[in-house]
Amino acid sequence: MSSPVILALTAGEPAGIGPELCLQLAGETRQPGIVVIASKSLLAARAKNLGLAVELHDWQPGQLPETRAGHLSVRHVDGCHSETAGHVDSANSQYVLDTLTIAAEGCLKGDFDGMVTAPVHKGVINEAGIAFSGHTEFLQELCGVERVVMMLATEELRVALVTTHLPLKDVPEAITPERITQVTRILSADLKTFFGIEQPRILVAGLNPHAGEGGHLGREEIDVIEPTLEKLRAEGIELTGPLPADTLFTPHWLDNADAALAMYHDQGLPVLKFQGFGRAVNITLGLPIVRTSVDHGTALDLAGTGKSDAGSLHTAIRVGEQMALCRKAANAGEYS
Ligand SMILES: NC(=O)c1ccc[n+]([C@@H]2O[C@H](COP(=O)([O-])OP(=O)(O)OC[C@H]3O[C@@H](n4cnc5c(N)ncnc54)[C@H](O)[C@@H]3O)[C@@H](O)[C@H]2O)c1
Ligand SMILES: N[C@H](C(=O)O)[C@H](O)COP(=O)(O)O
Repeated sequence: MSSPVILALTAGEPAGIGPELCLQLAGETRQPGIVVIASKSLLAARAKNLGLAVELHDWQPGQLPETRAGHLSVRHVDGCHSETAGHVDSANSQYVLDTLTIAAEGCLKGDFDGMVTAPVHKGVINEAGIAFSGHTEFLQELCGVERVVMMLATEELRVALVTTHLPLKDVPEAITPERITQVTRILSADLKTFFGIEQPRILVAGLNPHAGEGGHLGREEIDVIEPTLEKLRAEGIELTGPLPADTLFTPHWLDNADAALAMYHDQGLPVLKFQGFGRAVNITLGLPIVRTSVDHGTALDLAGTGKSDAGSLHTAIRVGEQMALCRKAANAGEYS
């Protein structure tokens, strides 16, 4: 029998809902094994505030994590200076990044089969003087890979992005043949590896209104996107587009596709979140490790109330486990 999957779960921004979502998991027995990467005293304080009876156990590499209801394995991380729900403190920023580094390095070393992330607050990390645009870019750099892909998914819809956390004014310049090529190849390959889709069918959005209206509303489709898609089709990747983004997300196209590729964050993610906010997963494709995340942010307005919904965290864990099993199977095949 293969060894059980162990996922690292980073608790995210201390003032946000991440710590309590981690504690909520301990309410019932769970599969796979979860190790929360966080300050133990932060978790204990939040559990006390919420009246949750959770016994926290120190975890060491090589140990099987607790799966019993009422128990949670924790890899303690120092440096959490303030623990008040709803009030961010930039002094916690290095601690937050340390939790990500510990989880990712644990995955690279084989202590964990994947990592799941609760939300961080990008603004407060930057206020500490640390340039940070998101987990996606942070993990890309930490893992030393040239390109990764952000994809959010529900049971019904997958939306991947050519560009991620960029100011809108910088997007057109970032839509290059090289970036489109790298992103599309990663998306197509990982849909095969992790989602069992033999020949992924990908819809590609244009950048401009009406996909440029034949060049009258912008030329990126004619000059950059279409010629790049043509080369990728010659590699055997099944691509439709560039399509006007406003009608791409309709059943006419989506019913015969496996994923949509949007050119920028707010072209694709509002559609996905309108369709499935609270039960979607955010996946980083193209990494040497498995990483999934919740679809929501720190929800400072809800932190400490115990009213946050753990639906997306459950999806992130379930998809993270499936991806970890696919990777284990692929590795076993490679070396057998
Ligand atoms: N994975 C991540 O790390 C991640 C993802 C998105 C946003 N963020 C960060 O979160 C911060 C706040 O972002 P925002 O306000 O745009 O989005 P948000 O998702 O935190 O909040 C949007 C709304 O959804 C509600 N909400 C969010 N999660 C919920 C849950 N689990 N249960 C019930 N209601 C929930 C909030 O109360 C709020 O009303 C920003 O700094 C942003 O960068 C982080
Ligand atoms: N773009 C994501 C979303 O809207 O859900 C979110 O900001 C998280 O991104 P990272 O996983 O890169 O932190």
